[in-house]
Amino acid sequence: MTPTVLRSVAELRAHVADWKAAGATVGVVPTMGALHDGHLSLARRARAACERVIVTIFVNPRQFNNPADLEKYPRTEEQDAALLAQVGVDAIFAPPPEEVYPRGFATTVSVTGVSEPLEGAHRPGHFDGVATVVAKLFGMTRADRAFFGEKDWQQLMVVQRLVADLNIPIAIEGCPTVREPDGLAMSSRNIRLSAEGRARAPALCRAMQAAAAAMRGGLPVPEGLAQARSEVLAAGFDTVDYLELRTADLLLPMERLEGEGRLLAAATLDGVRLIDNIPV
Ligand SMILES: Nc1ncnc2c1ncn2[C@@H]1O[C@H](COP(=O)(O)OP(=O)(O)OP(=O)(O)O)[C@@H](O)[C@H]1O
Ligand SMILES: CC(C)(CO)[C@@H](O)C(=O)[O-]
Ligand code: BAL
Repeated sequence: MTPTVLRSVAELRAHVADWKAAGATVGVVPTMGALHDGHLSLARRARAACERVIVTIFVNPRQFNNPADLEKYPRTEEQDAALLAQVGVDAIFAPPPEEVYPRGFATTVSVTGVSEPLEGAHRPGHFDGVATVVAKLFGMTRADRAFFGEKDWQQLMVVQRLVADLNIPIAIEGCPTVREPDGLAMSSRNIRLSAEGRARAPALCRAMQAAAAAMRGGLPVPEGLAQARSEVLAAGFDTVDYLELRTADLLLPMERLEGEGRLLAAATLDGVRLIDNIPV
């Protein structure tokens, strides 16, 4: 089935109104396109859980703190549509920026606390952009359920906070990170790695796995983190923005392993910034 491509909020609303009038449950998968198997796993989850599925493709300018990153962000809409047809999604909502942010747009949704460390500290304004567009996508689609990847763990925590705080009637489902056979977390930005960079990239998740195992075995947390950081740099990464153990839900610093922890990292290789996280 070929998904219907919707460009305007009015068209989207009309489709959703018909579906809801027929009693269908609606799922939404927000993306920025350049789809890979990670995104498709979310679309499949949505397909299995909901009667109608919308995948949104919108490279949201408000969440890019770095103009070069926005400029270079891969855009592959035709290929994306073909992949989504295979999954059998009902509609693709791919609006132009002026449809999402028309003249006079003046609102920012800002989640404090959980959005502040890690990505928030390294990409100023990023989560305001994410929270604003996600709140809008939820309002525009009126979806019953939304599907997000655990690969962007902090984003998932921010979105959960957002819907709880604003009483948005939508269920948020986190879906496991899909990895390449060598362990690298799939990401649209991976295609910007050189062949050599691509070969080195799995060192990030390997160092994280090794540190998690060592800390579970009793190595003090600061030593485990320092060890992982040196391994990542030794593997040829240029910088490590952060590599930290945090509480899984509130993302508070964790000095020792007790309760549910999350090891989260961002590091740059070949000028490409990669992120990853695992439970500890
Ligand atoms: N490897 C993955 N496994 C599971 N979900 C993923 C994966 N990669 C991305 N997602 C999820 O897909 C959704 C859309 O993400 P996005 O379009 O930013 O893709 P991306 O590959 O993360 O790109 P980026 O290069 O911006 O990190 C988010 O909910 C994200 O967490
Ligand atoms: C959720 C999202 C689609 C909002 O633009 C984006 O941050 C992403 O792709 O993860
Ligand atoms: N994957 C989260 C979106 C971003 O990197 O801007």
